[in-house]
Amino acid sequence: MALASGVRFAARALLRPWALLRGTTLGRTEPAAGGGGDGARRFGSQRVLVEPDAASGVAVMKLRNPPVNALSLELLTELVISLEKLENDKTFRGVILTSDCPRVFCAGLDLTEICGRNPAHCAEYWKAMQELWLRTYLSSLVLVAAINGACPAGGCIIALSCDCRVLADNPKYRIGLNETLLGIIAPFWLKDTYVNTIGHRASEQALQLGSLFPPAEALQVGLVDQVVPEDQVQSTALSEMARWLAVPDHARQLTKNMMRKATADRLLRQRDADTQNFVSFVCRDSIQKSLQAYLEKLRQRKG
Ligand SMILES: CCCCC/C=C\C/C=C\C/C=C/C(=O)SCCNC(=O)CCNC(=O)[C@H](O)C(C)(C)COP(=O)(O)OP(=O)(O)OC[C@H]1O[C@@H](n2cnc3c(N)ncnc32)[C@H](O)[C@@H]1OP(=O)(O)O
Repeated sequence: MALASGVRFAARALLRPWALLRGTTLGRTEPAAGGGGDGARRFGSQRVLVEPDAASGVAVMKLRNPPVNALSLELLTELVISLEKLENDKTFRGVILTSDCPRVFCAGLDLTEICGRNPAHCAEYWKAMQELWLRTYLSSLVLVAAINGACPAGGCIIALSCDCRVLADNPKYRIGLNETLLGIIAPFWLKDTYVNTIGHRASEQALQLGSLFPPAEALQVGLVDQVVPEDQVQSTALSEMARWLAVPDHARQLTKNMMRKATADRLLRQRDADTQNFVSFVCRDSIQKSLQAYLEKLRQRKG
């Protein structure tokens, strides 16, 4: 499914060389764990490990930005590049998105990217977040989220952008858009994605309360599609992938586009305004104070 040329252009303009080169091994391949035949060679970058299996047409894409897969500018950029590489390789039809960090799928925005940062950096950062959402939400590939850890806020939006979600049955692995608890709010396109998944009333309540759902409640509200024992998340994600890949790609892609285009177009039509809204909102003194306090609280938790 071709993204609007504007998005492709934005992606290329965004993917500045330094972001690609800083500590990454983009393009370098290494044998996947356990060897394997042709097409089993890993590739990716420092923060995203891609384990492709050409025989099945399925790749596993692991977030590897310890300790909590916070969405740094580099991680956002590398995720977009890795996804684009798989989309451009017609060998692949599906991607399982999971975490290489223990206990956490993705901790959401890297708050150090917006706390104490200048407006220009916040704008660049938010464009990268928009780009990742557009890439995943509109992807021609089948995306299955194998959620093997905590999945708050920005992590939840990545999972929601996938076609389906499998969550490990661990009460510590909570999922949801908890922005209000940090004193911020989810932008309209996160709200739209939530509403498209769990409905308006459930979203209205969960967004205002900043609800983080434990697995049983996440399943009940429809935020995830399956809850399984932790050691069955990856195998269940593979089985779910097989179910989706049994459908002819073209018909599935056209249907996905029919379901999601209006939501994505709403952001595409006002992408600059959304960026300006984000920057003016997060750069307010009151919001900066709130985010700094939240980060401090996180850091003290270990004390
Ligand atoms: C109208 C205009 C719209 C305006 C829009 C404004 C903003 C955008 C809105 C929405 C988009 C998305 C927003 C977000 O994603 S905000 C971030 C939300 N994330 C969270 O609330 C999660 C916070 N983290 C945790 O709860 C826990 O860390 C964890 C994920 C449950 C893991 O717990 P664990 O005990 O395993 O680890 P620690 O807590 O000890 O953390 C280890 C280490 O990482 C640091 N850290 C954790 N999370 C983040 C983060 N999100 N960003 C940066 N750093 C993070 C933590 O401080 C520790 O650091 P240390 O230095 O102490 O090792």
